[in-house]
Amino acid sequence: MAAVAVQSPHSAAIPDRVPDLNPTADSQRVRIVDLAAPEASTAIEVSKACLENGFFYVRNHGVTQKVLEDQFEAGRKFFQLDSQTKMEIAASKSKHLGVYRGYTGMADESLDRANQTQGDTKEGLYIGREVHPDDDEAQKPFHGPNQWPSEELVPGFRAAMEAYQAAMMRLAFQLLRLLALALKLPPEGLHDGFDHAIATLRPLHYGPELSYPDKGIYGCGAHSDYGVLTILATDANKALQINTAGEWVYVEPKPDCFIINLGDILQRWTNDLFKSTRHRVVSVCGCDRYSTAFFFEPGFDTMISVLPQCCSPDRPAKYPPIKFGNYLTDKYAQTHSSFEPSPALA
Ligand SMILES: O=C(O)CCC(=O)C(=O)O
Ligand SMILES: [Fe+2]
Repeated sequence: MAAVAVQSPHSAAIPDRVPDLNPTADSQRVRIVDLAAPEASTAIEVSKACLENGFFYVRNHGVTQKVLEDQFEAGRKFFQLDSQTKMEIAASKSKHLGVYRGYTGMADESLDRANQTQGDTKEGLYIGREVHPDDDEAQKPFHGPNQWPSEELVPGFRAAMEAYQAAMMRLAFQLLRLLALALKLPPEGLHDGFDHAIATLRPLHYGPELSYPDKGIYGCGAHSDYGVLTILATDANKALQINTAGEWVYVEPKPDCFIINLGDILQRWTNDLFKSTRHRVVSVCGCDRYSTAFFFEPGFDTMISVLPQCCSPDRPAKYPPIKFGNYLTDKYAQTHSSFEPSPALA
């Protein structure tokens, strides 16, 4: 993660009163996994992290600084556009195609409706795997073309995002191997349902509004992610917290590392052995913050049945098989005010 290079110019402006001083100030409970180490030992570290809280950093991940920074730079330029221009590619406008790609405005999303008094103080852009509208695959919900800002408005935006997306795909498959090894499966033992992975890139911009957990105001409300794993890059502003051992603790940005976390479908797949941990964004810098999440998920038609390796007579399968696409649709509908299931799912 390019902690220094992508720091917001306003980040030095720490307000006098910061909300929520309480959470443990460091992230000692989050392991650092060195991807340059031999795969067998790396898999052991990954397995410990997955059993503990499902969050870990990865170092020596192979994504170049240029690819990472170009992506952040492109995202910043996009979010600087005025709201009306951004709304021209609103995610809600892609619904008729059965996809949900494009811009979501400030407060569109409330990831923790029970505890939030207003929507997340963030805006974002959903970018999925590009599928041509004439392609058979485009008939499936969540599959289709992206909505891009025009090249005149944000030169190089699409190229920067596609280069980053490709780098994320490579890293995600490397992590999938490690997860398989961590489960004592062959290295490609989890790959089957991922030929048509739903892989979504989401640059995010948090406004300078401070979060007040006691008033239900958050950068991003507490939630767990939906898929198998998330690869997160953030700028240097500390804001992400995870709930581990009953406490909210910061996962601090670390230079040269991505933050990885496991999602709900992996927890379900592993019969609750691997943890999908709730996390939230508490904005305390009073400045703009940028992060980019990459959500790596199985294919739409992939059936997720609890892995036999995670069951025993004492620990029978807790969940029936489920088609991933149906599960994902439900999750979006619960958290996005502008999302409606496509006709294909209604
Ligand atoms: O911005 C962050 O640090 C976290 C974002 C996040 O958790 C999400 O988009 O799912
Ligand atoms: Fe998340």
